[in-house]
Amino acid sequence: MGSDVVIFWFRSDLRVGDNLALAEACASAGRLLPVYCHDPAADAPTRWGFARRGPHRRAFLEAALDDLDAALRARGSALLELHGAPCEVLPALARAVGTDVVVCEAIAAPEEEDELAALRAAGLRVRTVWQSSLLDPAALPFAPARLPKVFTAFRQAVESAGLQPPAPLPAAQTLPPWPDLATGAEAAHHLRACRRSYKDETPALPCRSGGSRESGGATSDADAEAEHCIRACRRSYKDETSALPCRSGGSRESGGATSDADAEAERPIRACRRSYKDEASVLPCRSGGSRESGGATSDADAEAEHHLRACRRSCKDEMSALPCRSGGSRESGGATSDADAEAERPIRACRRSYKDEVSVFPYRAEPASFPWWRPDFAGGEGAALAHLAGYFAGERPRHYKATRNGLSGVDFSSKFSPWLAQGALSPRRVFAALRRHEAAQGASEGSYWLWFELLWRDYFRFLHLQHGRRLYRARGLNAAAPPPAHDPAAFAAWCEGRTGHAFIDAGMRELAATGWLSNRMRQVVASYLIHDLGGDWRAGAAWFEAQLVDYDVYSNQGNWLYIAGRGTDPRGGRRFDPDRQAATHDADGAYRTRWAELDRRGAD
Ligand SMILES: Cc1cc2nc3c(=O)[nH]c(=O)nc-3n(C[C@H](O)[C@H](O)[C@H](O)COP(=O)(O)OP(=O)(O)OC[C@H]3O[C@@H](n4cnc5c(N)ncnc54)[C@H](O)[C@@H]3O)c2cc1C
Repeated sequence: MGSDVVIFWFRSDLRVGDNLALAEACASAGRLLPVYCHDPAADAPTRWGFARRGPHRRAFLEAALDDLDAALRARGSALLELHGAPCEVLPALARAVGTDVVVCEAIAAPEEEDELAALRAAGLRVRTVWQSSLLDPAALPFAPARLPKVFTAFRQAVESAGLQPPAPLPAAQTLPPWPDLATGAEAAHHLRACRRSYKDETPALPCRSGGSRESGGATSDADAEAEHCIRACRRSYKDETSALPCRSGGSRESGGATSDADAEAERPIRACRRSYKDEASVLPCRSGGSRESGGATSDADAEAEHHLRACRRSCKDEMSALPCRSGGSRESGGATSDADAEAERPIRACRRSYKDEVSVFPYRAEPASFPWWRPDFAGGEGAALAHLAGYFAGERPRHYKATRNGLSGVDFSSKFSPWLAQGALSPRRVFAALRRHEAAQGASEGSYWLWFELLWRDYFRFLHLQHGRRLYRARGLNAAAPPPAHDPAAFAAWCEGRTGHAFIDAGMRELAATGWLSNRMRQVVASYLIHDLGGDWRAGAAWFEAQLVDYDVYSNQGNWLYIAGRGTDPRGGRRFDPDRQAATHDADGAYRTRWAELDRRGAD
């Protein structure tokens, strides 16, 4: 196409530092347009009867996008947030800015690869850069196709080869400017296409009055209304300037509202902002103080009550928007009619879970292991780097191996995973900080074990390079395994934390309430679903995907397969005896008591 414009598509790499893909995009771009796509599929219902992404991760993501936008602005750029499937909005945007080049990070999971295939089929030249692992796959002492079946063999091969990760890249001081926005008939045509993509998203957004997917071609009235909503909804995602390429050919320098229409648009904008804020206030601790603040004052109580009402509304709206029947999910295959018939039960369970989440609100003084509603645990590179520095400045790494199996608290493990999962933090930055810590304070068993765990993370990534889609089959890699069974009632009880086993129920309630679960509890509850309840590991993986603030496609799939005995490990599945686990890791019952209390209060 001969243009020097490059679209940089942020995926799970929401950072400016150590972002190899971004650096490569900048190297070839005269003008760079950084974008993020809010794909409605991310919030679509799964075949298991609940929305694919819950409010924890959504709010954590919003914080990361704000942070990323600020970091880009500090470098002379900004983030454009698009609403729609990437295969729809990116081609429309590319036409609007006169390019066909998109650069992004590579993600070796089936849906993410399908996204790229769809973009290429739409005529875009998509360049991908692999960057999410600590180790460079090309530097491994074996081809990815010959990845050892067992983690220990992988680790030993890496260690005996003396393999070290590359040093992290510093963040660029400046970024190429945004492209000029084309005007004229041709551009107007593309801009409309881009707007339509926004409009399609509108029904899922708080200002619902725009068109709907079903409504077909837009009339001019509908277009006008859509435009109204589009502006509002774009801005509700923080900042009107971020949507500018789709704005009548204006430039992002052109500032705020200038016309009557713009002034009129302010009203729904404010409404939308409120809706999103309210949704964010699902969070137990957003407003009424933090767990350090102790008992709420009466002012805080009043504010809390306000937020609680708002958050109930949001949850209700959210649930009422869920068809909960047929949408996509990570694994292949749609719901059977039996599953459809049974769907109501998990839906009810899911609703209750959302209600429980709301009911967490009065528990804001309770400790949470990853209180992502606090500024120091917020999504984004800023909080991630501050956390990284704080973690390695103290004694925690030294004690990591001894404490990592803890169940509650912010300190028992590193808590890097949510930032790693959204890409606000790169594993190479973690590793560099680890080495600096060892240089300053000496290596320890704890510091070694952090490297060990980061290798687990890499292992599941390389497993995807090796096996790809086969990891998503019901039998996984184990052709001899029986097909998994699914009992919707038992599954719903597991999701809700009502299995009757106090330790399991405590874990499941913590997960739904906070979006976090320790590694130990993840293992125990996953094992319980698979080996004690005889449930379908894919349903469990989907529930974790919905709930976990640190959901990561590779680590989630890999760990579930491992526990189910459907991965590469020839030793078969892993059953964790829940009684023994409770006796070992919750000997005084404090963990069970805490979450049982939530259960009692939630039932009131
Ligand atoms: C069923 C199940 C599902 C899981 N789903 C996810 C997921 O969606 N996202 C996710 O990041 N982790 C997942 N894990 C792995 C692990 O539980 C979390 O990475 C860990 O609890 C995060 O806490 P932390 O950052 O404090 O970890 P730490 O114990 O401090 O470990 C440091 C880092 O090492 C990596 N790591 C540690 N344990 C594992 C592991 N078992 N597998 C892969 N990487 C690991 C993580 O990146 C982690 O941040 C899952 C584990 C199980 C058993």
